[in-house]
Amino acid sequence: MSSLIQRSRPSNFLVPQTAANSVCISCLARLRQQLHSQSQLQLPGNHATAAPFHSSAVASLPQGKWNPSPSSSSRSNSHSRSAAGGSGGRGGGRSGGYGGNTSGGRSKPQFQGHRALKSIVHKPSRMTLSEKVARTPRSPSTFVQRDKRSKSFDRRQEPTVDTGGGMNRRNFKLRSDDKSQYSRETERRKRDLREITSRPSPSRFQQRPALELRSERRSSTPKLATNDGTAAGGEKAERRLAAAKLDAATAEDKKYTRPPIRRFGQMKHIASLDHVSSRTREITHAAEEQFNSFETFDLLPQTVEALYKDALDGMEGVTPTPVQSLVIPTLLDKSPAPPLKALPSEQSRHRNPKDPLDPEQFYRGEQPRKSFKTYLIAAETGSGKTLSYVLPLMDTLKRRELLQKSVANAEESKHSEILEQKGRWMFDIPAPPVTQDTTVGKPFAVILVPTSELVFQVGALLKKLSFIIKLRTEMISKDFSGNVIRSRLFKSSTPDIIVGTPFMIDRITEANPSMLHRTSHIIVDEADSLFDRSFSTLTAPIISRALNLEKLILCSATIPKSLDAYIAKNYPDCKRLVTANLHAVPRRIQLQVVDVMKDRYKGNKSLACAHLCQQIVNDSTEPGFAKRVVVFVNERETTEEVTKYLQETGFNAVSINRDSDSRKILESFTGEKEASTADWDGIRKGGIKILVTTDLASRGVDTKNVKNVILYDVPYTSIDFIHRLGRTGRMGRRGRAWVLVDKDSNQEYVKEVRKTMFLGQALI
Ligand SMILES: Nc1ncnc2c1ncn2[C@@H]1O[C@H](COP(=O)(O)OP(=O)(O)OP(=O)(O)O)[C@@H](O)[C@H]1O
Repeated sequence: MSSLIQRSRPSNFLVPQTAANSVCISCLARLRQQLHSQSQLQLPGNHATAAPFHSSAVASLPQGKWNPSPSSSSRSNSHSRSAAGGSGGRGGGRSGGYGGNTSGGRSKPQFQGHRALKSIVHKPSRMTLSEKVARTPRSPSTFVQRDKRSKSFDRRQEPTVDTGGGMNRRNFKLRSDDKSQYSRETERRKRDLREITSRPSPSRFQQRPALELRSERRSSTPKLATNDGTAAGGEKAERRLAAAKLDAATAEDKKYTRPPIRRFGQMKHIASLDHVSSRTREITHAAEEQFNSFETFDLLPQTVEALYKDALDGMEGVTPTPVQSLVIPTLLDKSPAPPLKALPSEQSRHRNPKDPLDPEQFYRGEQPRKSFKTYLIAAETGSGKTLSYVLPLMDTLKRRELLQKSVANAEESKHSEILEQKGRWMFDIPAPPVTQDTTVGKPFAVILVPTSELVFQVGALLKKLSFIIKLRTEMISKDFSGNVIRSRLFKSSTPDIIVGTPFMIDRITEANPSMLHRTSHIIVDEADSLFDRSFSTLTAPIISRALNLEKLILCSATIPKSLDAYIAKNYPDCKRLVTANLHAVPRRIQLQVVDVMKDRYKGNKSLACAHLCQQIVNDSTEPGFAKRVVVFVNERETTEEVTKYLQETGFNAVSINRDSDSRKILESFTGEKEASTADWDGIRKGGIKILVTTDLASRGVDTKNVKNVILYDVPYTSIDFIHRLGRTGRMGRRGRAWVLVDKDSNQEYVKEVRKTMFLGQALI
């Protein structure tokens, strides 16, 4: 019952438990009174679960209709049947939960308070048949287009409607599997879409009559009242008196009620982003002015060459982005310490338990941990954060390698000098002890990213740069077999940098904790994800195993308050490198709101989505190229439904799921633009490519040539809004986005987001 009450309110509206209880106790008392008066039912003394219920519902208790017998409580409406625990069907199944055998036989009268209350809420529908048919969803996909929360909400609000042929929600879905029904359905969808596409959109002029009508109606009401003579005059006076009373009461109330909701009330409620100070903004602007080209950073010549030739694909006239101006000089280490020498072998460490790098001692707290610096890089989506940490990292490692080489060369020349001076044989010089090479499988830097798609993206950038910089980089992901991973890590030449998911790196380093003993840099990309509840149990142990860590770099496009608190607690000295536009969706992205409850869509989100795709195909943007659209949904199940709908309507749509090759699919959205192959017959297929996905593809994926994003569901938080919209309008390009809203969407929130975007302010 308490869940019933929660479902009956918007999810963000919390009822204080005590208040709910107090109301419900009174309701229960009234209910008890009414039921006792009918002498039909014995209520147990303390039925706490029946407590949260609205008193108005009890007041509307049908007098003299209560009958505890399940057979007599069955009604024509299936909903009330199930609520009252009627025999057979769904009702019978549900009532089983109360422990009574109600499968057709007579059952002893027992307390059915829950069901009694439910049956009050779900009164039998009094709709006419035509109303019922009009309210019936237009296609099977409308059943699954809402997220899980709203699904349960809907089920309560919209009683199952008998469409005349006994086609309720359940068997309607079953019928959709029928082939003929299926093809009819597909035909109808195409027809709907054709109809909508051919219809002109309502212009301001078309809306005018409606407005005029409304204003006419408003102005005509008082006229009628005054023409009614004395009786009407008396009524008018009464009404005036009542209005005056109401005004007085409202004025009195105002003293005690809450202040009105502020402009960003909804957004504040939903979002949880940290605030960016004005001081931070000043620092970014200063850095931007100082470092206006990559040459000003004092990077190694091979790093700059690799950047221009390989990383930026030969783009001309590139300059550092604000985040790069801020981060590269801070992270760049122009005179790094030489790398750690080869560590003693495992056997020798066992022989000498006081070895300074014994992890066992460290974990027992006998050895203090080496201190390291922590940095937080935070900048808007598509601003080049990856290069901002990759460039100084590779440059530092290269400098260190060069330093090590020069030290080794100096030692070698010194030895040969000694040899020449003494004129001895080389075998006279004491040979170094022959030990196992313990540097194998011990990288200098580890980059952690949340998904294997990002492993490939960041890994590909590292490989491109390594070609000229000459460092060894490897990718570790679940897409590779154990043998491949083993050979990549433990080959004779150790990788300098590995990039992987926390899941893989944690498993490998848990088995070989010494693997991270030489690691001086750990980068946690998408840090807000990797320090949330699902990932932090993997990420934190990896960091703790790197005993010689020098720099921990956290990187994200959003700083939720939870991440901020985590950093303040665990890394109080963390240096924040935050850009001025953090949490602001660039103004070059246009967001439009599509109300699917309007006549042309009748609440069918899939139809609205298909219509938008058709409009995108038809518009004059990206001439000659196949247009790319990313459709974001909240739940994984919706992905399949929307993709199927779009495919059946003739679009080239794909989705990422467990079985699909997500890397290959994403490649076709992250790569360069492709020429359109559309002809008059296959205009949809060749002219557009649609990716339907959840947040899996919303973080970090560099969809730089995607111009259009459709938010099929309203994102739950501002964080999701920022990341999803961030798949378009990257690196100074223009982008368009549409958000579909229906009756279950928080439209106020969407409006606030849109307004904030328009003002160029940060979402909160
Ligand atoms: N200085 C630059 N000039 C031009 N293009 C750049 C520059 N730096 C990076 N890029 C390009 O910008 C694109 C986006 O970069 P990147 O993926 O690093 O963004 P991001 O900030 O990490 O985005 P997100 O927050 O979505 O992960 C990449 O294609 C990259 O090659």
